[in-house]
Amino acid sequence: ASVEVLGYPFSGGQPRGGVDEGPEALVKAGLLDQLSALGWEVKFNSQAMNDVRELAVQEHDSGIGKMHKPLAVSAVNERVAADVAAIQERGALSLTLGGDHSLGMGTVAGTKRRFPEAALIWVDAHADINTPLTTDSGNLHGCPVSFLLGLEGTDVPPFNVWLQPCLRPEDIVYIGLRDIDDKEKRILRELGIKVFTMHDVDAHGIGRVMERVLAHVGAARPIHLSFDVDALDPTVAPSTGTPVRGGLTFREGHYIVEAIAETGNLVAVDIVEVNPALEDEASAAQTVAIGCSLSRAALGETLF
Ligand SMILES: CN[C@](CCCC[B-](O)(O)O)(CCN1CCCCC1)C(=O)O
Ligand SMILES: [Mn+2]
Ligand SMILES: [Mn+2]
Ligand SMILES: [Mn+2]
Repeated sequence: ASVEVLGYPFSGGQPRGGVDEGPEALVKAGLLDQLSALGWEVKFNSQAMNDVRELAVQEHDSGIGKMHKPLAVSAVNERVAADVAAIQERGALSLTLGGDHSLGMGTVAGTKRRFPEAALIWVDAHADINTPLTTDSGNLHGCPVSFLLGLEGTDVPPFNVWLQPCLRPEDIVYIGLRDIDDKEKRILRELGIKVFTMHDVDAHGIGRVMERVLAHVGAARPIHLSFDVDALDPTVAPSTGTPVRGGLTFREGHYIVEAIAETGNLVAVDIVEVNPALEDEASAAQTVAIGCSLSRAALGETLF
């Protein structure tokens, strides 16, 4: 079985430098060899990595409402969607290394082109479902899900040139939420989106939560997993742009991925928001190592 790895050095969805160094740090930590050691045929698309560095630089990139760097986010994600869809057309699993979570706009759009019935499991401290009208920050890493759903205010150029709404509210399940803006809460409730917050993890335990997640998803659907490392507790994954206390333990995070891998239905994985430049060396290395271990777990590495 083959996995094609995309590394996107992109930080345009949020203001903090360093998250663009995530892909290189993960590769330098030996991720590709680690995946080969699991028996996967591994391809790394270095051309895409270099192309995105250029796509990330757009002239006069401001001033569409409150959105920051809309042209860069759109241009990069248009390319991401094409790359991911092409990988899945080839029958390979796509592993996307970020880079910030605005990349989810492109990865999920790409998966949906090949698997329209795919389910999306979004592991994150945040819902990332702000629209251009509801966002306070203007940071588009807080908005990818609203664009995928086609919510009010997302049908704007240049996004609507390449992105059509492709996600239904019942397609997505969240795990790990603990920092949701009020307007996002309203959207989640109005759309009846399935949410497992940290409160639910505490109440039921991760095993039961995953039973419910996978029951909601159903046993026969392709699964796209989008994992924001800030879903983990900041003591576990410290080097990330928007840390929120009270997150998933190391094992809870890995159990989520292991349970999804066990279904055999995984078609795409995003590992995003690793920012090696934010903390001291040891914390950065720890966060990168967790990005690698989550990736291995997604590709079937088991404890026994
Ligand atoms: C919760 N929404 C935030 C964070 C988005 C995080 C994106 B992710 O990819 O890391 O998950 C935060 C907005 N708050 C910032 C602080 C003041 C209150 C609003 C936003 O900027 O939209
Ligand atoms: Mn996120
Ligand atoms: Mn987050
Ligand atoms: Mn972030």
